[in-house]
Amino acid sequence: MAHWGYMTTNGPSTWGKDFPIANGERQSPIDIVTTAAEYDSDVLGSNALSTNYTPESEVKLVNNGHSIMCQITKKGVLTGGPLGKDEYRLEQFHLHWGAEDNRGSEHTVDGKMYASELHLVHWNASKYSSFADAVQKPDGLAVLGIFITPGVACNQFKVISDNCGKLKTSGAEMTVDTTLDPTLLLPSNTSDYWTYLGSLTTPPLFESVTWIVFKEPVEYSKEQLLALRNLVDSDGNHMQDNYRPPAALKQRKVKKTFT
Ligand SMILES: CC[C@H](CNC(=O)c1ccc(S(N)(=O)=O)cc1)c1ccc2[nH]ccc2c1
Ligand SMILES: [Zn+2]
Repeated sequence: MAHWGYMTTNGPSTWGKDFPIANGERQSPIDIVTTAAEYDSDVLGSNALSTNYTPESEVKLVNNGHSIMCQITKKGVLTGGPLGKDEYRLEQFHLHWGAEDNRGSEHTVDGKMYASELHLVHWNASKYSSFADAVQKPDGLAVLGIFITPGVACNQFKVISDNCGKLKTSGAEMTVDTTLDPTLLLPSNTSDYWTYLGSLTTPPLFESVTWIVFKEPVEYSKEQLLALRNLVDSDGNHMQDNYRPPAALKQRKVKKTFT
């Protein structure tokens, strides 16, 4: 099996061959049609979404061939909102981006694509014993989606963007001796978001993700975005346009926490 990727020969339009769930009922990403999203006060009212992350004392970065990923070692928890009382543990975060600022996010908002999208990946530690155990369960994972737009530099992201040059090739790993607080990667407004039931956006495309996509984008500088585009993927090409285009909404409703 030719390894999946984002080129014409192995990109999203070919994934259905090896991963038939690509045409499933709850695939991600989606285009968020803001007027069709349903305001759901109890998602907001009863228990607001809450994060309780412990800052990483060192930063473990991996170029996994299709993104740059930061492996989390501390016990960070996400709960509330659509997750109810279940506690989801932060496992890793990674990004998707374009070759240019006009594209790169996976979710779109009324057809608008952002320059990049940051994903904080969590697994349901209230119900399952590990990420690997949770990754195929319908309520196994929760991913926070944060839109990235060009602007001022994001200080907390510097530890990643400043080290992309040392993670050029696929499989490269490094540990940076500095702290990182995942809370500081979130937008200032974490009350306003869309949420829906979806999937992993890369093979194996498991339909196990409760998506929470924040309305407010976060700014990264041009240099920080350029650093991502200089990474090299598992085929030795520049790692760019590593985003899956929106999948069909099918019988799903998107909920929103704001009017
Ligand atoms: C099953 C897939 C998984 C590797 N992939 C992921 O973890 C992953 C996570 C988030 C997203 S996104 N873009 O939707 O946020 C996409 C993929 C994976 C692969 C091999 C494994 N062996 C043991 C556990 C395990 C997990
Ligand atoms: Zn992702």
